[in-house]
Amino acid sequence: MSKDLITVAMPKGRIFEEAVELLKKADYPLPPEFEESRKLIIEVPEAGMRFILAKPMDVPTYVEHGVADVGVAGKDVMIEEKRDIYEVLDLKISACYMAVASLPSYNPKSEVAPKIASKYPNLTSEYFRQQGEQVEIIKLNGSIELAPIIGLADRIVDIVSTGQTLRENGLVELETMMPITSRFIVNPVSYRTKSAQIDDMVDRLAEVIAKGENNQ
Ligand SMILES: Nc1ncnc2c1ncn2[C@@H]1O[C@H](COP(=O)(O)OP(=O)(O)OP(=O)(O)O)[C@@H](O)[C@H]1O
Ligand SMILES: O=P(O)(O)OC[C@H]1O[C@H](OP(=O)(O)OP(=O)(O)O)[C@H](O)[C@@H]1O
Repeated sequence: MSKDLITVAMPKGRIFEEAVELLKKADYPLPPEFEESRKLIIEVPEAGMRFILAKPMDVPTYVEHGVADVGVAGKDVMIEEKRDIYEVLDLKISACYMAVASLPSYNPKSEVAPKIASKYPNLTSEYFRQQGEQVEIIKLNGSIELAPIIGLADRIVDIVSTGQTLRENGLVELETMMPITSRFIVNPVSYRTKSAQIDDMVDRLAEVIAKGENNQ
């Protein structure tokens, strides 16, 4: 593997397509293989880049350890993971928000230490600590909306985009916590040793964002 390439950690899944669109608009020549293949490492020497395709929650881990120089990660993941990395640009893609929700019948004052189900235990614990509320956190890996319906938790902390999942499961939003978009993140050592290439990448992406060209 060539050492001169910038290694970019890309999140598979929801963010991937919008991140690829953004890179294309920034004039990075990405081969069709990029969107079609199941390969996890794709080298694009003509763009000066090597892409690694990771689970969204793992992207900051690759960047912190320096096996990726830069990456794309949701703000939700950044807050949850608290990695030692730089967040240099709001890419303004994959917008959604984090919210607290429950069954409509739930009375927030009815429990001493309510159970909160979430895929984001650190973010949830920090949020309720700031609110001065003592809670018990139940970590789940998905289908979070199931927890209050089945009686596992009193409330949930989860991502809302269209609101369809909450609606279809009869849940209501109690509080909006924070807006979420994807961020361009950088390994601190790479930022020093590969500053020219990384600055160029940041400039090109920032230009597309400033023109509003990334709005889907
Ligand atoms: N409606 C949404 N639900 C979840 N994540 C969203 C949504 N809209 C945008 N996002 C962003 O996408 C990221 C999650 O992407 P995705 O759902 O592909 O990964 P995942 O949570 O690892 O999913 P899975 O575990 O189902 O593979 C989040 O970190 C968030 O920043
Ligand atoms: O407001 P909406 O547009 O309905 O989107 C929000 C839903 O999407 C995500 O779930 P995902 O589809 O990733 O499923 P999972 O977390 O259960 O794996 C999120 O955890 C919510 O459940």
